[in-house]
Amino acid sequence: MATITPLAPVPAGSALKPVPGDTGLPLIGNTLPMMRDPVTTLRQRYDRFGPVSWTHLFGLKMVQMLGPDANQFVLMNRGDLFSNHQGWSYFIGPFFHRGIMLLDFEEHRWHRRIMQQAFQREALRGYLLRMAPRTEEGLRHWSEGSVKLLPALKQLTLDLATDVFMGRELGDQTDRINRAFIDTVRAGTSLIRFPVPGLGWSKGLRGRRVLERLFMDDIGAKRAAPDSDLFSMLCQARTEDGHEFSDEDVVSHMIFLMMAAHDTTTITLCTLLYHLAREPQWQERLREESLALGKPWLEHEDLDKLPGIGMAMKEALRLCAPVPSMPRRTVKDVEYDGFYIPAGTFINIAPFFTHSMEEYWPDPERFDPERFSDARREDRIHPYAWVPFGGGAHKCIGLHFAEMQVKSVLHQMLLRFRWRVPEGYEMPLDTRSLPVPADGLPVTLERV
Ligand code: HEM
Repeated sequence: MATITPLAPVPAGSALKPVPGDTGLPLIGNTLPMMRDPVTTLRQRYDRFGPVSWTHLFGLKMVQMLGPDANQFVLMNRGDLFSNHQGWSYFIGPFFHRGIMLLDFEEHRWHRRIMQQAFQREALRGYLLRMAPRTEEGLRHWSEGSVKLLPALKQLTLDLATDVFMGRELGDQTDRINRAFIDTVRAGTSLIRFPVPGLGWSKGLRGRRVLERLFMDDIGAKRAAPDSDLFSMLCQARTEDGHEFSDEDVVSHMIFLMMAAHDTTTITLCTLLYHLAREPQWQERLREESLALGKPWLEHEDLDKLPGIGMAMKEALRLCAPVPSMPRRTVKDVEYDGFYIPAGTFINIAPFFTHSMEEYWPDPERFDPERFSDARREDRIHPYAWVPFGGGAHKCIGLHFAEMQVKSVLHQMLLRFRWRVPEGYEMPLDTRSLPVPADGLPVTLERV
C-alpha cells in the first residue's frame, strides 16, 4: 500500500491537520482507477483516509471532499472560498470558456440574473410546447426489434435541442454538429492535455470553433426576429435594471447550455429506461399512470400528475448522477473538518459517490423509486445527500427544463413502446467522461 503523505504542512502554531493522501502511480497518479471505476476507487479512499484526502488526478494534486457534509460546505461556498472558474477551466475551459458555470462570484451573479429570464415559468411552458410534437415525430421513426438506446436517445435529444434551443433544423449539418458536441465534452478528460492532431484535445478545440460559427452566423437573424426558443430568449433576456448579454455572451452561453442539456438528459433517460427494462413491474406501473392521464403529450400543468415517473426519475439521478464530479479550486486558505487546505488547491466533490453511500442510502445499488415516496423520503436524511443538480449559487439552472424533457420523453415512450433487456443483463458504464452505457444499451422494443 502506498505511503501516506500530507498535502501541505499546516501553518506554524495551527491546530489544524494536514490532508492525508498518496501520489498513486508516477505521472498518472490515480487517474486510471478513477476513470475506470470511480465509486469503488472513492470508497477505498474514503475507508482508508476518511472524507478528505488528496491524490494525483489528471495531472493535478486534487483533494477529494466526500459525503453530504462536504457537498454542503463546498456548494454553499460561504465566504467565496471556492472558484468554479479555476476548478472547471482546467478540464473544460478551452472548450466552454465564458459558459456561466465557469464564471465566479459577482460576475457569475450578474450573468445568472439575466439567464434566469430564459428559465421563467412562461418560457418553460413554451419550450415544452415545442418539445412534445418533436418528440412524437422522433419516436415515430423508431421501429420494433433490437435498438441501441444511447445513440437513439442522443439523436432525439439533439433534435429536440436544435429546435427548442436554436429554433431551427440543422439539416445536413446534423452529424457535424453532433460530432462537435461529443468532441468538446470528451476533450475535458483527455489524458494528453494539449493539441495533438487527431487526439481528443485538438478535436475539442475544433468542435468549439464549429459551434461558435454556428451560433454567431445566426445571431443577427435571431435578434431581428425573436421566437420562443432558448436562443431567442437569451438574445432578449434583460433584467429590470436593463442588463443584457452581448453577442459573444449569447454564443458562449448557448454552447455551454446545449452541452449542459444534451448529455445530461440523455444519460438520465438511459438510466431510467435501463432500470425500467430490468423491472417490468415498474415499467407497467408508470405506463398505467401515463395511460390514466389520457393525453398523448405532456403540458406544463401535467408535470406533477405523474408521481411514479417523478420518483423513478429521482432514483435514476441518484443511481447515475450525470455530472459525477464537481471540481473547484480554493482561492483562500480553507479549514474543513479540522483539515487545512491551502489557497490554490484543486478540490472535488462527487455526487456519484455520495449517492452510493450506504451510510445514507439503504441498499444503495437497488433501483427503488419508493425511496422518494412521501412515506419514506430517504433523501431527507441530509439536505446534500441527493445532489444530482448541485446546489448553492451554481445549482443547475436547467433542472426544471430537465424534468420537463425527461418526463415528456418517457411519457411518450411508455404510451408507444414496451422495452426489455435479456434476463441478467447489466449495463456496463463508460465513466471516462460523463457516464454513458459502454455498449450503447441494447434493448428490444415492441409496440404497445
Ligand atoms: C438531468 C439533467 C441535468 C443534470 C443532472 C444537471 C446537473 C448540473 C449540475 C450538477 C450543475 C452544477 C455544476 C457545478 O456546480 O459545478 C449544473 C449546472 C448547470 N446546468 Fe445542469 N443539469 C441537467 C440539465 C440541464 C439542462 C437541461 C440545462 C439547460 C437547459 C442545464 C443548464 C445548466 C447550467 C446553465 C448550469 C450552470 C449554472 C451556473 O453555473 O449558474 N442543465 N447542472
